[in-house]
Amino acid sequence: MDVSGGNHRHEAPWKRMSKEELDNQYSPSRWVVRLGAEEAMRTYSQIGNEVTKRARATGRSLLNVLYGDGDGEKLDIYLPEAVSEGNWGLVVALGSQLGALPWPTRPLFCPTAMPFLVFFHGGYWQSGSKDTSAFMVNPLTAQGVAVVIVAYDIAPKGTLDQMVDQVTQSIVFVQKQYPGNQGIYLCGHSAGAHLAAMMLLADWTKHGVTPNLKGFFLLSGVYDLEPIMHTSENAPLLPALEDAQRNSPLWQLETAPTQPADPACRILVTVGQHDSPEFHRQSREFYQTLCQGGWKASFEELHDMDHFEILWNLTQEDYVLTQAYLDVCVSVGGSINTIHNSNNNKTGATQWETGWLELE
Ligand SMILES: N[C@@H](CC(=O)c1ccccc1NC=O)C(=O)O
Repeated sequence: MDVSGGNHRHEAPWKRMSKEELDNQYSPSRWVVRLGAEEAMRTYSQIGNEVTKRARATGRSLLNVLYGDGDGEKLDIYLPEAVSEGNWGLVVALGSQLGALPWPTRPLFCPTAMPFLVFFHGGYWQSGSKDTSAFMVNPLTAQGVAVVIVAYDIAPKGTLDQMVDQVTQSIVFVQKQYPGNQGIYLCGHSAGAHLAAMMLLADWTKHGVTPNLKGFFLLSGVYDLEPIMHTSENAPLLPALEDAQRNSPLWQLETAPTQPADPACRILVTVGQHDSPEFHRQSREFYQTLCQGGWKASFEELHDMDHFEILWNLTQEDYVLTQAYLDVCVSVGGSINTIHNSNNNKTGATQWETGWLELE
C-alpha cells in the first residue's frame, strides 16, 4: 500500500527540509511581521483574555457546561441577545424545578432556532484554553448567531485521538441540546482547525445523532501531521507514523473520500498571507483535496494577516472574514465564491479593510 498518501506528497517540500527549517516552518510566532515572536504570544494571550472577559460581561452566556464525563469536557455557550431572553426564562424555570442539581449538569432546553458556530482553539494541541478564546463571540452573537467555545484535554493529559473524540462529543452535545438549530458551523484555528477538519471523517451513526453541519471555517490549520513528527516541539504528540496518518484529514480524505450529510455544507479554508510556506501548502493542498472529493470548498489567503491577527480581526464586526462567516451562518442558502481582499496596500495590524462577498 502507498502509505505516503497522494502522489504529490512524494515530492513534499518538507521532506527536503532540515530539522531546524521544519521547526521554523511550524512555529507560527516566528512568522509574525509586526511583533517579535515572544511579544506576539504575549499579545495573543492578552487579547484572548480581554475579549473573553468582555464577551462574558456583555452577553448572555452559559459557562462550563459539561458535554462529557471528564472534567476537561466543558464548553461555553454565548447566546444572541434577542433570542437569549426567551431561552433564559425557560432555562431558569427548568433549573429551579430541578432543584439542587449543580448548574452545569442541568439540562438546557433551548429549542430556539438559530445558527451555532462552534469554535476550537489552537495552541498545537498543547496550549490554549476556552477561557481565552472567545474572539468572534460579540460580533456573531450581535447578529443572532450562538457561539460555543469548546475545551478539550490538551497534551500531555490528552492524546490526539482523545481530543478528536472530545471534539466529536461536543458537537453531538450541541446537536442534542439544540435539535432545532439552524445549522452548526465548525470553526477552528491552527490545531483547532485540524480538530474541526477531522470532523469531516466522523462516523456519527454511533452517536445516535447526525449533527446539522452546514459549514466549516478553517483558519491557518495543519491537515497533514506527518511533518509535525519531525519538529522538536510537537513530536511527542505523534509517537508513530500511523498516529499521524490516522489523524491527518488530508491523508484520510485522499485515501477514502467522505461526503457531506448536507450537500449544501461548505468549507472555507483560509491562511494568513504571513503564515509560513508550509502553512500555505497545508491549506492549499487540503483545499484541493476537498474539491477533488466533491466538497464545496473555497480557499482564501487573508491579505496582510499573520497567524494570530486573523483571530484578533475576528473580534471586529467589519472585518472581511467576520462578514463572510455572518453571511454563511445567517443567510442560509448563500454560497461563498470569493472574499475580495480589496486592500493591496500594507496597513497597520489594527487596520483592516471591509471586503465583500460574491454570492451565488
Ligand atoms: N509555539 C508555537 C505556538 C503556536 O503554534 C500556537 C499558539 C497559539 C495558538 C495557535 C498556535 N498554533 C497552532 O495551534 C509558536 O511558536 O508559534
